[in-house]
Parts: sequence; C-alpha cells; structure tokens
Amino acid sequence: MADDGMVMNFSIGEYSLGTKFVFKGGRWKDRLQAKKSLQRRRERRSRDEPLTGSNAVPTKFKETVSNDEVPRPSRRQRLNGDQHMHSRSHNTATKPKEVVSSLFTYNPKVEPSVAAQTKLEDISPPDPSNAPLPASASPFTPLGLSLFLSTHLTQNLSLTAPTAIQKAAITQLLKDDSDAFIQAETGSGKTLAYLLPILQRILALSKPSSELPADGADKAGKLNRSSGLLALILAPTRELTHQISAVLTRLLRPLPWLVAGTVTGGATKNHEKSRIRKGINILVATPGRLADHLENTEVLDLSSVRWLVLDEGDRLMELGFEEEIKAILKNLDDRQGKKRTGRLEILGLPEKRTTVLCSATLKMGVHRLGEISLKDAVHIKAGAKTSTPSTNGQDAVEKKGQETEKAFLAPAQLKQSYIVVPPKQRLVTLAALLKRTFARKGLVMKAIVFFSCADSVDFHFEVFARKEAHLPKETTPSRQNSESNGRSRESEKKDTFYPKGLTTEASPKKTKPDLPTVSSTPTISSPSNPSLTLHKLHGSLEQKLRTATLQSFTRSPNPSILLCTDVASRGLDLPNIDLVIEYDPPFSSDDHLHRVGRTARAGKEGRACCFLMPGPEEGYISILRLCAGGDSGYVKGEDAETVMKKGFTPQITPTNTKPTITPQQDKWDSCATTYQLDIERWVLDDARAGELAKRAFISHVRAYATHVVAERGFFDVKALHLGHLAKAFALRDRPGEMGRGGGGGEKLGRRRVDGGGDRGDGNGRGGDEERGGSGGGGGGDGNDAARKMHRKMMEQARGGAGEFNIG
Ligand SMILES: Nc1ncnc2c1ncn2[C@@H]1O[C@H](COP(=O)(O)OP(=O)(O)OP(=O)(O)O)[C@@H](O)[C@H]1O
Repeated sequence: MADDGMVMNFSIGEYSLGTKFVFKGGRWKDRLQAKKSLQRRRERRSRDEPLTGSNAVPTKFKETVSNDEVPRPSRRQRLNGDQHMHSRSHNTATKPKEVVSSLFTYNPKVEPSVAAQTKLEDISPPDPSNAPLPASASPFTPLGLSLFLSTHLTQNLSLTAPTAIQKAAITQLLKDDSDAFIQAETGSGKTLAYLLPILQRILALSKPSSELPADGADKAGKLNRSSGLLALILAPTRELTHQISAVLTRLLRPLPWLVAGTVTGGATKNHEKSRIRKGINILVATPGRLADHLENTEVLDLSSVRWLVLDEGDRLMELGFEEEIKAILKNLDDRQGKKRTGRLEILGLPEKRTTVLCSATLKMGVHRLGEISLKDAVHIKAGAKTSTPSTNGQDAVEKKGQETEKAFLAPAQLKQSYIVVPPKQRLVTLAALLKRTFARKGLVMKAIVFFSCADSVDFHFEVFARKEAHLPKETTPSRQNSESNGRSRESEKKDTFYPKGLTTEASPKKTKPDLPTVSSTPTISSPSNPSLTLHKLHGSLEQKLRTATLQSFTRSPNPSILLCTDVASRGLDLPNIDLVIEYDPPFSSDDHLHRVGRTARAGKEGRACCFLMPGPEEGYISILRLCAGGDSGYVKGEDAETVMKKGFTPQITPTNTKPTITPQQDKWDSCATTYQLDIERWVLDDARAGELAKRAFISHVRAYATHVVAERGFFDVKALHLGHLAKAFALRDRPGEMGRGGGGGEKLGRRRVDGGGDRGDGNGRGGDEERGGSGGGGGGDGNDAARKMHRKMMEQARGGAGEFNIG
C-alpha cells in the first residue's frame, strides 16, 4: 500500500542503530523528541544497556531510512583515488563533513606531450600585426583626409600614420556611400577607422576642406549644433560608449562648432533630453537607451542622420539588442523615405545613409546583424583590397566571413602561454604567478585576471586583499612592511577603499551598498613592489562604481591588477596592459581573442596566459594555437610546478639586490601549502568568507556548463572533479553538501551540474546560438540548462547589471 502522507506505526528493532534515520511528518516537537530518544538509545546501546519499551521511538512518523552510513561503491570513478583525504567529522549531527586534502598528492597527471615545453625563448615573435604603418610610407593626407585634420592628428594626438585597417576604411568610406563591414583584429584602431572618414565628410559639408584655415577657426561654416544629428554610433556597453565619446571629443577639440554627445543607461534621462534639445551632431549611444528616447523624447529627430555605425556588432547581438536595433533602423528608414526638406538640401547631405558594421570576430550574430542593417555592403579588411559590394548585408558578412574566419587571429606579437594546473593547485598557482609577475617594480605595470563569474571575482578579491595571519615571517615581505609601519600583524582588517571621486551612497534601488573595489594586496606585493593595488570589476556592481573603478585602474600610476569577468573583455582600450591571465578559460574562442586583445594593442608588446586543467581541457591548447596562427604563433607551455617554485621561493628584500633564500623559503611546496591552509582556515572561521567561497564555487561550476557547444568537449562539466576543485576555493565542505545562502537553498549535487553536458542529439543548435556563438552542431536537449543559464546571465547583464557583460 502506498504510504503517501500516512502515519505508520513500526518498530525499528531490526535496524542497526548505526543506520541513519530521517524523520518526516508529524509535529516538529515530536520529531525532535524522536531524534533525542534515538540518540539516547544509541548511547545506552554503546554502554550495553538493554532497550526498554519507554525508550522506543515514538511511532507517529513517516520514516525513511538512509543508507548514507552503509559502505557503498563510489558513484564516480576517482581517477587517482581520494583515499588520501582525511574526512573529519566533528559532531556529525550538526556539522557537515570536512575534507582536508594535500595540495601535492593524488593529482591527475599532465600528459607528457603537453607538459613538454615549447622552446620559444629564442624565437623572436613575429612583427606586430596591428601596429601603425611606417609614417613615411603612409601618412594620413593621401588617404583623403584634409590637411587640417591630418595636422591635428599628428600634432595633438601624436598619430603619425594610420594602421592598416584605418588606411583601408578611410579610403573606402571617403570614396562612396556604400554600406561597409569593417573587420579587423583587436587593438588595430577600428574606432578611428570609422570616425575619421565620417568627420572628414562632415567637415567637407561645412566647407571644402582645402579652404579650412590651419587653425580650423571657420566659425562661419554652414554646419553647427543646430544643423541636426548627422551621425549615430551604437555600442553595446556604457563603458564603450564613453570610450568612443572620449576619442570623439579629442578629435573635435579644434572644431568647437561641431557637437558630440552620449546617451547611455547610466545618466538621468532629463539631463540627456536637455542636451539633445540644445543640439548634437554626432551621437554615441547604447541601443536600449536610444530606443527609449525615440519613444519618449520628441526632440530627438533622426531625419538628418547620414552615417550609422554599429560598433562591436557581435556583442550588440549577444546582449540581445536586435529588437532595439530594428526599431532604430525602422525609425531611420521611415525618416529617410520622406521627401527631403529644403534644409537638408542646403546642408548638402548625401542622399543615402551609410551604415557601417564593425566587429573583430565573426559570430552568427554578426551575420544576422549584417542581414538586418546592411545593403550592398563592401567588406573592409586590413591589408586586403576591399571587396565588391554584394547584394545584401548578410552575404557580405557571410561570404567574406568564410574567407577570413581563419585569418581572424590574436595580434601576431602577442606572447601566449598556458599552464596545465591540477584543480587543487589552481589558487596557489595563480597566487604564485601574480607574485612572480609583480616581484619587482617596473617589470609589469598592469595585469588583468579573467574569471567566469562575478561571485568568483568577489571571492578572489577578498582572498588577495586580506592580510595573511599564519604564513612564516620570511615568506611575507608585505607583512614585514606592515609591521614596520606599526600595523598589527594579526589584524585581518583589509586595506580596501572606494576608487577616488566616487560618492559611496547606494542607489535608491539597492538595499545594500556595494563594497569597496580597490585594495592593497599584502600577500601578492613584495618589498620591492609594495604599492601594488588590486581592483575588481563585474556587471553586478553599480554603474558609478564600475566607471570609477575602471578609471582608477586605468589612471593608477602604481602597478595594478584587475580581477574581472568578461565585462572588461570587449572593446575597452585600457592603456599599458602587459599581461592578461585567463584564470577561468574563455566561454568561446572568440571570447579568448577579445580577452587577450586587451594587451598587445596598436603594435605594442603583450603577454597572455591561460589556465587549463589536466584532462579534456588540455585539448583546448589546439584552439589556443589556432587563435595564435597555428605553427607560426607564439604559444608556450608553462609548468605549474615551476610557476609555484618561482612564486613561493626567493623573496628579494629591498636592501639586497641578490635573492636571499632562507631555509624555509627553500621549501616552496610547504610555503604553498601554508598559503593554501591559511586561506582555508579563514574560510572556515569567518562565516562571511565561507559564504563567499561557496557562492563562488557554485557559480563557477554553473558558469562552466555554459561553454559554447563547439568547445564543450574540452569543458565537460561531468569530467570536473568537484572535490578537488572545491580546494581551489579553499573549501573543505563536500561539494554535494554546499547549500546556498546558509542552508535551505539550492545544493550543488552532481545532478545539478549535469545540465550543460553533452547529451544532445546532434540536431539542436544548443547553447551556442543562445550565446550568439560561432560553433555549431551538437547540443540539443542536454544543452537546455546551459541555454537557460546563459539566458539568465544575459538578462542579468542587461537588466540587473545594465547594458553590460556577464556579471
Ligand atoms: N594610427 C594610430 N597610430 C597609433 N595608435 C593608434 C592609431 N590608431 C589607433 N591607435 C591606438 O590604438 C589603440 C586601439 O584602438 P581601438 O580601441 O580603436 O582598437 P579596436 O580595433 O577598436 O580594438 P577592439 O577590437 O579591442 O575594440 C588605442 O589606444 C588608439 O589610441
């Protein structure tokens, strides 16, 4: 008979008292009494006391019997055995089991072929692929820019020659009014590639450029701020919008009669309205806010717009702006269709609107955007002749995409590396790599570390911002510093602060203000580089705080590390980034190219390092090589042990130029272990730290399930060793027992993370399309969870976190 909801009487005599009972149903008081009674029976049994009838368990319960304490085979094959783990159970009735495992035992082996170092030290990296062309061979003027504009570029902006993509784009966009698709690698100067020809065309409308005086003071020119909106630039994020606007402002400095403006989600609408009313000639906007203004701001008139630019096209689509872009295009087309007014003829505006689509990568979303926005577009590509117009925009993007997909690579001069790190050692290896990188002042100024999710950024920020309490004195130069500064050694108080110029009050929407985003980093700094600062950035932070943090990182005269999500991977031009670390591998190879593209910009040098785990992830090395140009690319394998040795051994004291190695420091592995254990203890003792670590771990595993379908073979969530991975978050809890939000919340069991697996039937398009990704095939039912996850992330990116990237 079914026992649903039925209260059953039973005896437990035949069960061993070692068996765990879970009492369900009845009143809580009765359940508690039953539990206590059973406990008493167990105690008596252990003292060999016979059970009496009065000690019997009350019978008003539906009971389930758990076999948890009965030995059973492991549910999954443990590659290297976990027998070494000590399972400590302090009062099992109240506390989950704690697992303390060693950093250096039972780690999966790295394939010898992978571990083998590629000897690249002697090979000089290829010539920069995104550098400006030689100034003498290719100045700006012959491309069609006026002498006035060329002089301004050279004298005020120190730009002596165009980059290859600028040369191609300026020539084409000045030649005719065809739509265009500009594709070029990261850091190749795409912003100026579309801004300069538009500006030149607008200047030519004012008066023939040859007639403009050298000081540009032709205030009697026909165009001014009341001439209407002439050019519209759409970018996916507020940060990018502000960046483009800053470049535009510098270009327009000697042309005060032309006015540029921005509309983005961050500012107040009324403020934006009043600026629109005063008149703007070139508007940089996020699609969401512009569409909003089109509906609600009457003074916004697009009838005179003759240039439309869609910058970072793939990202625009990925963030789901298709509907807004369609609405904007419809508005533009409707206006353009109307009979031209006399005023526009007087201005001499071209009959046809020119639409320019820019992208560094060619995802499916770009094809779609090309389809809805371009007509008879030409494909402009660095170092190649522009191709003839095709019948529709999608063709231009698609056909040329097929030709050039292979050609889209990381900058040639970028030195890339990878480290295959066992999951347990990930945290200490990252710490060691950062310590080594910033061992001396001046070697590296700025580094970015990419994480897969905001929770992980928050956790690692706290880890590196804290002052360690238990490390041996010799290995903690920062502590020596702080002690000499008279600070308390045991103090766990962190030196965190808000970026300069930020008002810290929370926005009315937020219940809690965001915590500071800048900090000193005592455990990573060294005596010879004591002023190292740490920044964090992700989409869940308030807009004002994000902007201020980014500015603080960019303008800091001190060496700085930025811990961030992919929020900082697109389009941002952060000066002097020497190193990009992909601690969590990218969600797609396109994301990889954007991330590493934050360094090695405009011909400068740069380094990038990707963390991978032994197992399927090692296969990703082939993708890294492909992105670097195959055999000709610069991709080197680094050994995790060597990185740890360098990070945890010789500390250079400020007084000595030679490294001084103390006996303790010589034992790099025990230093690494001490470092790890110190963080584990902190996570164990400090409830807030524990919560941060658990959240980070859970979010990390979930994000792991959202790799694009085409690459999910390398990042199979089912192949993750969750127990080992938990150690990288300094957690001793068993993964299956980790509740969210202090228990009662969601748990991370194996079943929860299987969703993003590879059980697809091969027919579906899976999560890849959802991401707007470039891969194809695979996927299907098994990708639903990944799709949902990604949709949620994107919603958060657009809604909760504004027009921004994964938060
Ligand atoms: N002709 C030039 N000479 C020297 N530096 C240049 C030139 N053109 C652009 N730059 C510089 O190159 C850097 C990258 O420019 P930009 O941000 O436009 O690149 P991008 O191609 O849009 O990159 P991404 O794809 O990452 O968005 C900027 O710092 C810019 O000032």
